[in-house]
Amino acid sequence: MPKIVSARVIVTSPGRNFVTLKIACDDGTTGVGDATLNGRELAVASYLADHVVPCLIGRDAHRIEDIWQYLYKGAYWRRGPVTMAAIAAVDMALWDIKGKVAGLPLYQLLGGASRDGCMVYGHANGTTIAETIEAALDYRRQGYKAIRLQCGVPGMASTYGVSKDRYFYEPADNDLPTENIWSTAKYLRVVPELFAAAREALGWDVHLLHDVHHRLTPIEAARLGKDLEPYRPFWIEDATPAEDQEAFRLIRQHTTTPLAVGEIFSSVWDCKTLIENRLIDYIRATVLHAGGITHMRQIASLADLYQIRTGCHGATDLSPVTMAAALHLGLAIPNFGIQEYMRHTAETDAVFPHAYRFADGMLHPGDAPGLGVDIDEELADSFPYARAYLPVNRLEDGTMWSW
Ligand SMILES: O=C(O)[C@@H](O)[C@@H](O)[C@H](O)[C@H](O)CO
Ligand SMILES: [Mg+2]
Repeated sequence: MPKIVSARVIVTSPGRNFVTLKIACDDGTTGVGDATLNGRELAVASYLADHVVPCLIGRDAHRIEDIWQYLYKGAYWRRGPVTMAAIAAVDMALWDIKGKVAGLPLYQLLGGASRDGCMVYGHANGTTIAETIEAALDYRRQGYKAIRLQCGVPGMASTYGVSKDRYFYEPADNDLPTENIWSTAKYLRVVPELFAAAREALGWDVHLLHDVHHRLTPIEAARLGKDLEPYRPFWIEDATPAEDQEAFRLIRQHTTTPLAVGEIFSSVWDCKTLIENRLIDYIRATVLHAGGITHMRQIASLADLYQIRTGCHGATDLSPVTMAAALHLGLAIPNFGIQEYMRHTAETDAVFPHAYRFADGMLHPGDAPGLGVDIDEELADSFPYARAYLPVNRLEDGTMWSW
């Protein structure tokens, strides 16, 4: 059995910060796991290096479930984004090792392929509706079957999801939080116009998505859901702050627009009420933020009982290691819905060589043993950490709001 002999926490910043755990075994097998928590990276790096790695040395790398339970129950202070990202990194690395030892791509160990590939969605955005539509048409030309639409709001200097660079979106843009001003009234007027223009330009055989990004109250989210019904969105995401699970009951009473939530969830306990009451249609929890492949598979299985599908988060602040793990899981589970795919920069792709490939609107994880991704440690060490924060939002009167 492969015994863990070392584990290195690698903090690198090829254009943005990533935290990666690389575990090595006595037989020379290595595995990688993503531990990136955007804006709080060093907290997870320390949690791993100072509190988790000492407990891993000498353990049987094949005992994934036992190590998961040891790190979860043994911490005493359970759950939360830092703890669960650290556990996720260990879990991903151990599944990577198991696949390499077996000589199989991870999806084969998870039950084999349930589909030909994982449908992904691109990210059309622009400061105006016209610019956003233009970007969406470009994604269509690239073969995407699903496209997220985010556009600027007249009268607001900036808003979530609108990038200075048309195809690479990185919100963590400053070594102290950028302060944005937010107006719900102005926003609620624009989004229906955006979707009307998008259906006019793109037609109906493309899925259109939108990320509300936690910024509406439940009744405002219900209003938006109703206003968008004529345009049949694939989903509206994070319609209201997700910890208020009961709020989704109110939204559900007013609209049939599908609801997606969960990228900030760190365990099944964050979404159990939402799932068991069918208050959502897609669960967006991720391998990285929700405790790894082991726990994400548990969440997906619970969701499957209630005809809820996965729609895992896949922004640039989740490294190619998480993307690879998400694709292996997404290929195998019965209730895969869609996978978010924000392309990484060339610098990031060079640090994390990977087997997954895009074709015909889908990503496939490839058939390399394990996760099919690695980290080039020498190249990674050439990109030093640079503190970066996500923005914050204030209302026009200065009240702190969700970003
Ligand atoms: O759906 C999404 O991709 C967004 O919610 C993310 O861009 C999110 O803002 C970032 O991952 C935060 O770090
Ligand atoms: Mg989101």
